Amino acid sequence: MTESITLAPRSLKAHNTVALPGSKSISNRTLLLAALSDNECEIRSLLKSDDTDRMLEALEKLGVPMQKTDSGSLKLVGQSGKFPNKQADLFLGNAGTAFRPLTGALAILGGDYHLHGVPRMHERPIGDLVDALRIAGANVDYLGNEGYPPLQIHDFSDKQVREIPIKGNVSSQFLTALLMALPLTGEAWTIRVDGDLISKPYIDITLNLLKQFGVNVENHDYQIFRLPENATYHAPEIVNVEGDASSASYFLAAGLLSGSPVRVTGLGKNAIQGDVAFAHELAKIGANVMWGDDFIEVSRSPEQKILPFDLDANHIPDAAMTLAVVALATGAKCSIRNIESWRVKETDRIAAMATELRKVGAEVVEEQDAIHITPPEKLTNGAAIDTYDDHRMAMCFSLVSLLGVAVQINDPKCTHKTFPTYFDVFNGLSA
Ligand SMILES: O=C(O)C1=C[C@@H](OP(=O)(O)O)[C@@H](O)[C@H](O)C1
Ligand SMILES: C=C(OP(=O)(O)O)C(=O)O
Repeated sequence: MTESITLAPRSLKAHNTVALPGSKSISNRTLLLAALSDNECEIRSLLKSDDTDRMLEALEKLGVPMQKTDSGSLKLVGQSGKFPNKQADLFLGNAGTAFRPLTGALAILGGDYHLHGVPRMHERPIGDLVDALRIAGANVDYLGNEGYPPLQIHDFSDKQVREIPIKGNVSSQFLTALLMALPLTGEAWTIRVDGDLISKPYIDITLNLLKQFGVNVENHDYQIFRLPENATYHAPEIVNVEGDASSASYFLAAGLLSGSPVRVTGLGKNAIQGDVAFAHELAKIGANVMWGDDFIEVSRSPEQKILPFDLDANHIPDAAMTLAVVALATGAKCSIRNIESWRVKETDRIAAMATELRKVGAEVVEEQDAIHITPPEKLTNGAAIDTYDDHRMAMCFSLVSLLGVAVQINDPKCTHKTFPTYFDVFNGLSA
């Protein structure tokens, strides 16, 4: 039987502060770049979750030495642009931020590598990345369906091509993978984005980290990227991983929905994660938002209603799921648009969101790339929410308990992908 957790209707303490876990996106990028650097790096506030565990296990199998320090940080010994082990079997779970960037780096370096994941990972596309890597000279075979993991990577045979097209309309992680892998060749490259690029702020995270690791990439309007020749990765002595901005969204939304101030710490006004823009969206619909150097705090004045919205959420695909549940508190139709990528994430998130929002009484219309949500006059009490092995489904729907009704979350342990302690932290906010 599936485990479940029931969340009683609740109000929150007069003030809450939540110390965020580290950013998944920054953690997994930092681990890979540190592993490929020509020096040692201490990583502080690294996320501890399934997705980062998969990256760490892979790097260990590839022969990267690492050690935990007494203070809880991780020291990694960079391998100067290559991996000691030229053969490995790597299980990468459902971690896109491990699977796509490791595919890029291993295909460009060459070797004998088997990359696989959970069944859902084998339904998440990777063809656009493999096509681009093949143009450069990578030898990659599909072991199951064409265009999807699992993959077998072989030796690299340089094709002397230095300009590569990449499609960016399915996942920005393909471009991220190329940006991180191509500097390993020591050659200058031009990457041309073919068509639309989605989820652009994640490319900013990649470029920011590449810069911190010594590689400056020219970005021409997210269409053309130029990588310098003779690039080598050199790690900062210490990297402090920001708190996860997508994980922050549940607590910031809790501040808006409950009215009681909720502060998240570990990131602030200079954050490099695009998902902090979620707080700007909350401000537009009634939140009071305070930005500090190391915190964001959201509250709502008692007389302020939560306003309906119609949003192009392409820039914040993960945090936008939180808005789908916030929509229940707006009293009118809300639309979230330009989110076709939801269909190829941990589950088909448009379909899953529609099904589960209907269980709490909402009227929902699905489009291929959008969702329209009309909240009911009265929410259903005690709805049993299925989570589809999608951490964000579980975390988003916990917020229903702030709207005056109980909610049951099935398989709450799916939050282990990015936030293993989520329900303890969420329950800790209650008055
Ligand atoms: O690069 C990243 O760290 C991520 C990019 C986004 O994916 P897409 O580019 O596939 O939208 C996001 O949804 C994912 O959680 C993390
Ligand atoms: C889409 C997500 O994950 P991944 O990094 O596996 O793509 C997510 O965390 O919402």
